Parts: sequence; structure tokens; C-alpha cells
Amino acid sequence: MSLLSNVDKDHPMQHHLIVPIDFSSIKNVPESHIWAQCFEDAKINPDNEKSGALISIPIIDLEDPKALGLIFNACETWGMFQDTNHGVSKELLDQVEFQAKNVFNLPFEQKMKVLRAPDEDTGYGYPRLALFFSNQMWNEGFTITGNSYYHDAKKLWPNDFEGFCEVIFEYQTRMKDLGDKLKSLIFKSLNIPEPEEATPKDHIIALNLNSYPPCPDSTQTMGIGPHTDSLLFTILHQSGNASGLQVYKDEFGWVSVNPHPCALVVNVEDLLHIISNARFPSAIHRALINNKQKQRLSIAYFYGLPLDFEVSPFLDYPNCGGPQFKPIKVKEYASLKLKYLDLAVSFVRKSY
Ligand SMILES: C=C1C[C@]23C[C@H]1CC[C@H]2[C@@]12CCC[C@@](C)(C(=O)O1)[C@H]2[C@@H]3C(=O)O
Ligand SMILES: O=C(O)CCC(=O)C(=O)O
Ligand SMILES: [Fe+2]
Repeated sequence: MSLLSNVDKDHPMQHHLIVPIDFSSIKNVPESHIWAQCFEDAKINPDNEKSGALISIPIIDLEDPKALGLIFNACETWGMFQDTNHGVSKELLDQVEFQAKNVFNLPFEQKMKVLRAPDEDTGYGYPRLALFFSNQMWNEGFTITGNSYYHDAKKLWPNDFEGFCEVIFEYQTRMKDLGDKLKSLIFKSLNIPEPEEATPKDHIIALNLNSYPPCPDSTQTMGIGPHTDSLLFTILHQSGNASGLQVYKDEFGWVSVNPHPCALVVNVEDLLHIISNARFPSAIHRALINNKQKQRLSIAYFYGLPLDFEVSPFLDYPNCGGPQFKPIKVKEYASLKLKYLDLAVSFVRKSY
């Protein structure tokens, strides 16, 4: 199934860029997966230390009466925060992690049965992002949109797919609720009326299960290369015992976003950057492999807007100084992104 419908059809992905290596059989890191050139900066500042002080992404209690202001500051400064008191139970987070592990621990041939087609975005494989890097990443992913998981789960476990489906259904439901709540808080924090949505059913929303397998030499590999996500915001659950996620900030370089018990990471994506008229940066992030022995899992929920929705900067705030972006439809932006990745935003920027 293709949530970006015609968008993917116009930008098919080459087969060899979709198929991951069989990580279970790897003894040494193959040449294709060495990202050594990146590592001059990679391990700098592993403790997020700056002039003796620890820097870290804000952790915000969503029930805190001051939450709105804290969200605004975090989004403006980092394009990212972690939230607690988000209403998603620890049990559900554990269950979705368990089900993700079940997918990735299947034999390679079994996972290949649900390999993502070149012009689709659901199923197993490297992320689309792989098109833009000359080296391959140390991860495997499984992308779900709508109820695509039903069809895939039946292929993965012909007689035993219900458990997976129940958990994914429940997770999508909870994430949609949390997403609606976060959207409302974020728009309120910006003093922007929530966008009117004529066809709320066509929202682009995707769920990405990511696995970063154990790695014989984690000093040379990249889990997921630097990128921004395209839509409004991402809600990310990372497995509790494995770090790896980093966000880029000019003054500091790469800052680690370490797992905090029960917190979910929220990051600003490109469309929110545009709607906020660049007051909120779209978080540039990547994931390193920090551990040789342990698999790291993350579950990313991408919260979007309807494909035909036109986004444009909201200008009614003090010292606004005019729009920084041209209006653009969500599907047009998605298309630019598939073609140009992080350069996509610059095509929407107004030139004066
Ligand atoms: C709804 C989405 C959002 C997608 C495409 C589609 C499904 C999977 C998402 C990701 C996940 C990995 C990074 C990214 C950059 C990628 O390559 O695939 C994301 C992309 C985007 O944010 O553009
Ligand atoms: O695994 C992570 O921490 C990041 C995953 C991510 O950036 C993505 O799925 O878009
Ligand atoms: Fe991402």
C-alpha cells in the first residue's frame, strides 16, 4: 500500500537499496556499511558536556500547568523534547517493542516475503533515506500505514498473526490520540488556530519499526543517517536500555537524546517548520550504534496532515517580518522530499 499514493510511484526506489543484508549472518562489517568518514565528529561530546555543564533535551510533563510555555521553548530551541505523563501505558510500549523484536528476529527469508516494493512505502527494508547515502546503514525497518500490517502479518506468521495485529492496532489508536493532543498543545503554544481539515481521513500517518542489530564494529557504522522527517511531528519510543539517537544543534554539534524511562521523544518535522514560519527548526537527527552486543529498537509514529491540505506560514505574531515560505500542498512537499531529501525545504523558501 502506498500512503503517498502517486508520490511514491513517481520516485521508485531501486531494489538493491531496499534489501538489507542478513544481519544475523554477519561476522565483520562489510565495506558497504563503513561510515568511518563521519566519525571525526560522531563520538565527540558523548556525555553532552559543554563547558562543564550537561546539556540535554527538555523533558516535559504534559500535565504540568506550564507545559505550553515549556513546549514552545523546547521546540524553538531544539525542535525536540521528551514528554512524560503522555497517557500511553508502559505495558503497551513494552508490547509494541516485543512485537517489533518478533518481526526482526524472524529468519531473513521470512522477512523478505514482505519486502517493500520499489514504489510503495509499507513493508520490510532499509528506509527510503538509503537513496541519498553512498554507504548503507546498520538498520532494518518495517513500515506500516493504515491497516497494511494485516496483509504483511499474515505473510510473516500465517497461523499466528493476531497478536501482532492487536498490538499494532492498539498502538496506532493511542498514538493518534496522543498526536491529536500534541498537535493541539503545539499549535496553542504558537498561538496558531489549529488547521482546518476538510478530509481528516486522508492524513498521512505512518508507523516505522526500526531495529539496529548487534554490530561487530559499532565505531564504524551508522544506524540511521542524518535527516529531518517530513510531516508535522514524530512521536518516538526508543528501547529503554540502548542509546543512539542524536539531534544536531549549531552551538553544540550532535547531542545525544538518551532514553528516559517512560518518556516519548517528540520532534518537529518539516511541515511544522514551515507552518511556524521557521520559528521551530525541523530537528536534524541520526542514530548511532553504541553497543556491539545489544539490538536497539525504536518505534516512530509520523503524524501528518491530509495529502491535499495546503500548508503556509502563520504570520500573526509580533515581529513576524513576512512569510519565509510559499504555500505548498502536503503531497507536493512529500514529492519534493522523496526527490531532494533535506534540500526539499529550500524549494519552498521564499527568495526576496
Ligand atoms: C510517512 C512517511 C515518512 C517517511 C516516509 C513515509 C514512511 C517512512 C518515513 C521515513 C522513516 C525514516 C526516515 C525517513 C526520512 C525515510 O526515509 O522514511 C522518513 C520519511 C519522511 O519523513 O520523509
Ligand atoms: O531510531 C531512532 O532513534 C530514530 C529513527 C528515525 O529517525 C526515524 O525512523 O525516522
Ligand atoms: Fe527520523
